[in-house]
Amino acid sequence: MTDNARMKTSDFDFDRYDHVRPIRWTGDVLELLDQRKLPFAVDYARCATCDAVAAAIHSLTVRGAPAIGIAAAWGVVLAARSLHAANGLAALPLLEPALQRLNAARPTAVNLAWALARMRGVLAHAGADWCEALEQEAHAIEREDLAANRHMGALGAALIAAGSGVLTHCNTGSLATAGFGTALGVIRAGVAQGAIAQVFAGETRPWNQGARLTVWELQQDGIDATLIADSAAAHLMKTGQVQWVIVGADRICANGDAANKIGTYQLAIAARHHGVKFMVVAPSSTVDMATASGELIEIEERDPAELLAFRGKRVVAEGVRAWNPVFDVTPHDLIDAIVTEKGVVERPDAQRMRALFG
Ligand SMILES: CSC[C@H]1O[C@H](OP(=O)(O)O)[C@H](O)[C@@H]1O
Repeated sequence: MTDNARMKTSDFDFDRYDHVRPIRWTGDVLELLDQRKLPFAVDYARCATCDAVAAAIHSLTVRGAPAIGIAAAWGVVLAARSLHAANGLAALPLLEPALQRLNAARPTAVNLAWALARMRGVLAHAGADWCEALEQEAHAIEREDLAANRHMGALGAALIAAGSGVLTHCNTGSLATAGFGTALGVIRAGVAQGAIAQVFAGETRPWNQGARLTVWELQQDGIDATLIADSAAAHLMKTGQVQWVIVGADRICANGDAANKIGTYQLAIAARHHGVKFMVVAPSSTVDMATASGELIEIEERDPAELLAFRGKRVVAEGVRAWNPVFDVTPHDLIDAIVTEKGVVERPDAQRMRALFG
């Protein structure tokens, strides 16, 4: 039994787990923990403009579907303040181009468009205090996400039998959200309640969110975790050491298909083959009922250099080409449970998704 067995629910102090805050609103600028530098440097980038926030989202300074939405909401606040200072109430119609530049920063995580729609909703009913109203909405989006994560932690952990081993992919923790995490929130709750005895994390090539972020986050919490190569996942499942694969999502469709970090789909195939259960954990801001199924999701492709070099040093012969899609889609029939703050959809399909999300 690993060290995790010693953690008890009574040890479970949310604030203790929420010490990592990737997003800080100072009242004037947005400070973003530069996740490109973790785990060896904790350094915040200061964004004083909306376009600086858009650039930070595109460059993965801030990343993780919910965190992207929250950062974009603060980007709208920065744009509004700048335009209001120069144009007063006449600034309102000038805001839309800024929102479109934020929306263009990354295509796959629906949380970005969802957060911008929330901010547009405020503008649609704006009065003279519209700048203040936008700031309140950004605070509300952040507060709601943290509450959702804590609730999902409990809902997901309740599905896991005592003494289970779990495997997670990418980073879905405090770094990817307003705090506590989605899939990593379930793992935090599951360890604290003694349901989870062993945690494995996949490195998550090529950006290494698992190797650089997830195991670092868990280490800060004193949660014992074992890093594996992505290519070791099926072999790990074959050894019988894991009973659940628990992952996040960037967009969940009306039929339950889920887009997530590249490599998730093959984990689901291997899990089904080895009788390992597969859980997707995401707030309802990640559910996109307007997209019928996974083949309609735009999959972000990033610079092949992310595959051809490591920390700026080329690791592949010159002239070699690379293809770098950074998300894939897991079909709903390979998913055993989708956990959201609104409830759990077991064996998701279009009918069961409609029953919860309308
Ligand atoms: C709760 S984070 C959801 C999701 O976002 C990550 O992608 P990225 O690191 O590229 O922003 C990953 O797919 C996580 O599962």
